[in-house]
Amino acid sequence: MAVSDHVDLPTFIAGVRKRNPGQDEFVQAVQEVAEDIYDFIADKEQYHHYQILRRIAEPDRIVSFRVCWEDDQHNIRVNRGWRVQNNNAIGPYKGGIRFHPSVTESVLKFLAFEQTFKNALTGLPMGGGKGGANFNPKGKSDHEVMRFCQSFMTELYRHVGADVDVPAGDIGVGAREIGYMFGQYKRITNQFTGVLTGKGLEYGGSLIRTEATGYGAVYFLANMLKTKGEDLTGKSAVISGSGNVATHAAEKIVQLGGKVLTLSDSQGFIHDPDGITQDKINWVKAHKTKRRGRIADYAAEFKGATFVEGKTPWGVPCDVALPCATQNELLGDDARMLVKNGCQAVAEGANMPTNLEGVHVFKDAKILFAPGKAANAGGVAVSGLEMSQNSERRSWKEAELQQLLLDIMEGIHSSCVAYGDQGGGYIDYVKGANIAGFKKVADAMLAYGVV
Ligand SMILES: NC(=O)C1=CN([C@@H]2O[C@H](COP(=O)(O)OP(=O)(O)OC[C@H]3O[C@@H](n4cnc5c(N)ncnc54)[C@H](O)[C@@H]3O)[C@@H](O)[C@H]2O)C=CC1
Ligand SMILES: O=C(O)CCC(=O)C(=O)O
Repeated sequence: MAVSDHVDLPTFIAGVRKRNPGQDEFVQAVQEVAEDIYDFIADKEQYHHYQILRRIAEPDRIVSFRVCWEDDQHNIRVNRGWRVQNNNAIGPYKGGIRFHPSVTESVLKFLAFEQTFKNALTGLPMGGGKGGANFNPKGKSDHEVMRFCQSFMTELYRHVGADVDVPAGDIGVGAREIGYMFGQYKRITNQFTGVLTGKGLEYGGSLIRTEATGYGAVYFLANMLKTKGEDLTGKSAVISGSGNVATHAAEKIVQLGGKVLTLSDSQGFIHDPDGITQDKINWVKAHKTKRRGRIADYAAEFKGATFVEGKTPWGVPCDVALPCATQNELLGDDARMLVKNGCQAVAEGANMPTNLEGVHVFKDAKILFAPGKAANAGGVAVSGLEMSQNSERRSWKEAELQQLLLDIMEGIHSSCVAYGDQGGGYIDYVKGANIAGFKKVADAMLAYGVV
């Protein structure tokens, strides 16, 4: 037996921490998964012998590169870009690109690790990857963003491809940035292939990709509520973020009869006790994606709403909560406050928005709690469908895609129940998602032997 076989959980985590110094987000993500996987593999010798968890927690490769560009004042600017290719056991690497000043290798490694399990849960053949740069698109002109994206792709193009690694959007990367990057890839390679998803409909994008993450998260939430004989009608919802995921989650909550009370950005949150209606959501979408403004402006635009500076919205009493902004935005005390105020269900639209302490609070309280890798998988699922459409050189109809999204989210919910049912009516969705995602990737890795 190899020396490192069967180390206990604390020793395993200590090893991850030692091998990844200063990478707290990555260690956090691995720990959350390992806590569940350790129980699951306790009596499964093969997974130990082949060091499956240890191997998934070591990215296949990480590419780091200089991104040099010229701003509108002709200053030369230098940023750092990365692509983390975590695991391609079940399909080409797949996962978004994030442009935000907080991007580090640790953040991208945690995101690529999570993506590996999430993509497996969708049932589609996609491995896990993530990329990005410490570039802040806020306050930049369209031309500056274009020059940055072109420079980023000038390096990235040699590491990606329709059957190799297919990036998409994430924080700070939406339709505009995908367009600039796809155009540059096409120019350099002289190939029109499905190398990115989230593309515009004119050039190979899929219907409902834009809406899919937020809508999918609400479908997952509705599936959880259904296990208690409930639905979203009349339920109040607290949502963080005001970008792609948050606005589409809000839209679907409203469509299903709920009332959305909050949205936020990194400066604070707005509270609208009258409810954030579809018209108001449309205003937020335009404000964020066209005028590129701040959520604080909502309070000046709509009577009765207030802006609370420097705070997150978790203290506002609600029936359901959807953290849809960024990692570690919902901490232990926030979780305790939500539980105390009677929140019944939390669905993570963002990736790892709840810290480990918060996760434990929700688990201990036994409320319905869906981790991001399950709840926000609708986006990458429709990206997978975009890849299929690109391969066929066809565009599927909206009704078909809507149905597929509903089916995929229901399938993920069922997988979580299958592996997370703790008896007595309690489903540990974190455990269910971790085990179901792990098992698929692990079994593919076993089939390949030691590679
Ligand atoms: N776009 C997609 O399809 C998917 C996104 N996600 C995750 O959802 C989350 C949001 O992504 P998108 O909506 O796509 O990005 P986005 O760029 O459209 O919006 C991000 C939102 O988060 C807010 N934000 C960023 N940093 C913040 C901070 N430190 N504190 C508070 N608010 C902050 C921004 O102001 C903005 O409202 C991220 O965690 C992302 O990884 C997950 C699955 C798919
Ligand atoms: O659609 C994709 O490939 C990216 C989605 C993503 O980045 C995520 O699920 O976090």
